[in-house]
Formats: sequence, C-alpha cells, structure tokens
Amino acid sequence: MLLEVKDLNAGYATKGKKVRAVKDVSFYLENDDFLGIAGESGCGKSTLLFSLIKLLKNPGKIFDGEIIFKEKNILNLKKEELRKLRWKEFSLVTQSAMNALNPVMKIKDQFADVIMEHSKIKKLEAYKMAGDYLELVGIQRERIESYPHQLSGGQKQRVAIAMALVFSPSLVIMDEPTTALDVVVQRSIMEQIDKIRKDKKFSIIFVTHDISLLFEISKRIAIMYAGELVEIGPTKKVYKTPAHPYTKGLINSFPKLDSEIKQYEGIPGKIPDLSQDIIGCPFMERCSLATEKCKTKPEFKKIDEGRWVKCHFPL
Ligand SMILES: Nc1ncnc2c1ncn2[C@@H]1O[C@H](COP(=O)(O)OP(=O)(O)OP(=O)(O)O)[C@@H](O)[C@H]1O
Repeated sequence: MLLEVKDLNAGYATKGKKVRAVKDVSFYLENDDFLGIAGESGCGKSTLLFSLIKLLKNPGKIFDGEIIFKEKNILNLKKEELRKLRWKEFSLVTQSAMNALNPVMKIKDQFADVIMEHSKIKKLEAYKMAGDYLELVGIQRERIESYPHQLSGGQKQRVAIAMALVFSPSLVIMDEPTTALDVVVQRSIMEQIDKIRKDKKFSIIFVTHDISLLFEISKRIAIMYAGELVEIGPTKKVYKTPAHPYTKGLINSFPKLDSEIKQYEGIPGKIPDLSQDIIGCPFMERCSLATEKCKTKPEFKKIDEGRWVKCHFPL
C-alpha cells in the first residue's frame, strides 16, 4: 500500500465560519495506481489533493484524520522531514506550474536548481538529467538551452511535468495539470504521462474538469460530492454500473465518445453550502430516489471487490 487516507477532515476556518471542504474521506492507493477524482466545481477536490501532501495554504487547515504514506503519518511529520519527501517521494503539478518557471533562467538551470537542492548530484549530471526528462515528455533535449518564453504553453507545462518526475517519485499529484491548454494538447500530454507512469510504475492522483478524459484514462475513479467521497472503484466498472445516483448523473452529464446520442442531461439543483451542517445524505435534495431514510447519514460501504459507495440505496 502506498497511501492510506483515514477519516480525513479539512477545510477553511475564517471569521467564525467553517467551510468543511473534505469530510470523513477514506481511501487507499496502491503502487502503480492511477486514481482520478471527479465532482462538480467546489466539491473539495483541490482541498483534498493539497491536504494529502500537507500543502494546503492558509486559511486551509486539516482538522483531523490520518494520511499514511509509505507507513508514515504525514500529519505527524516535522517540516524538515516533509521537505525531504517532496520531489523525491511525491511531487505536485498544478494548472499554473508552467508559470512558476523563472523567465530569466534557462530550462537546464531550473532543473539543476531543483536537482542540486534535493540531492548531491553535480551540475553537469543535472543538465544531462534535464535533457533525459525533456525527451521523456516529448521535448527535444536541445531545448534545455531555451528560456521559458521560447517555448509554447504546452511545452512549458511538459517541462513542469518533467521536473515533477525527475526524482522518480512514487506519487505524483496532478491538479488540473493541462487545463490551461487546448483540448488536443491536453489529451496528448495526459496519454504520454500515463505511458511514462506505466513504464516507471509510479502512482498518480489526478483532478480535471474534463470528466470524459478522466474516465478514459484513469484506472480507478473517486467521485466527490459536497466534500464527501460518495463512490470509489475501478473506472470501467464505475462507468458501466455506477452505484451512486450522483455518479450516474455525472456520467450522463457529459457527451460520450462511443455514443450516437448528442443530448446529455445535467443534474438539476446545486451542491449544498459547505459552511452549513449537512444532516443525512448531502445529495438527498437532488436525488430522485431519496426517501425518509436519506435524512440519516449513509455509511461508506463495500459493495464489490475494490468498490465502495456512500448511499442507502445503491443502484
Ligand atoms: N481560501 C478559501 N477560503 C474559504 N473557503 C475556501 C477557500 N478555498 C476553497 N474554499 C471553499 O472550499 C470548498 C472546496 O473548494 P475546492 O477548491 O477544494 O473545490 P474543487 O472541487 O477543487 O473546485 P474546482 O473544481 O472549482 O477547483 C468550496 O466551497 C470553496 O468555496
């Protein structure tokens, strides 16, 4: 087991208001796994990702729970211990990663900075690694001599991804890594990342608004609703036989590549206010199958091998 998350609660406490963006979330991640996280805007996906590697920024806070990464509870680690794990054991790629590149430094020196700060590797070797990793993500190695402004947006984002992979971490967290790019470039980058992942056998947790890409490319999928994890399982099975009514609604709300049907339905209603206490199932107000029982909180229960759902009446 690479990562185990137990009853994680996180969110934002400001001016007497507490937003519970991640509520009692539990799941695990194996080595060589590719977990996609789906859910509507504001359901807590980014808060969850940043909590996992303790990078939640103020006023964000982890309230309680456990995050066990390679048998260590991340939440008990001191700053210095955590710093040693970053880049080497886990790394992060965000939508704006490419903007974090220094405009007045050649790509090779940006690699060298990261590599030399976290290892005893010397400059020339770091330059060679920069070239190797650029090639890995589909950029000619000569481009290590370029400055960021000489690269396209897609290339810059590939550079940021290459940097996140340079120490072969076991876990790469990706929060909308390709959203700033056009759809064709997005797909091609994600397909390439998955190829590298399979080859090097690391794990990815991935968030994107492109739900069809998420369903196509991930091995397992987690569905979040109003801060809660409502379903998790192998992607193909979840797609074919969604167990939570919200998952079914979400699948019906995006166009399918394999279908003639051009019309797709949205889910009426909106996600509840996360600063209010939610009693019972958070999806109850929008669910056509809801009964009196849904006023009580459903448990996250196992329904099949590797599949869990939080619903009193799974489909
Ligand atoms: N700095 C903050 N202060 C207060 N509340 C916040 C802050 N950042 C996020 N939130 C709230 O936390 C909840 C979850 O936000 P989060 O960004 O994790 O969701 P998300 O699913 O990643 O959304 P999106 O898909 O739009 O990125 C939302 O209700 C959001 O308004």
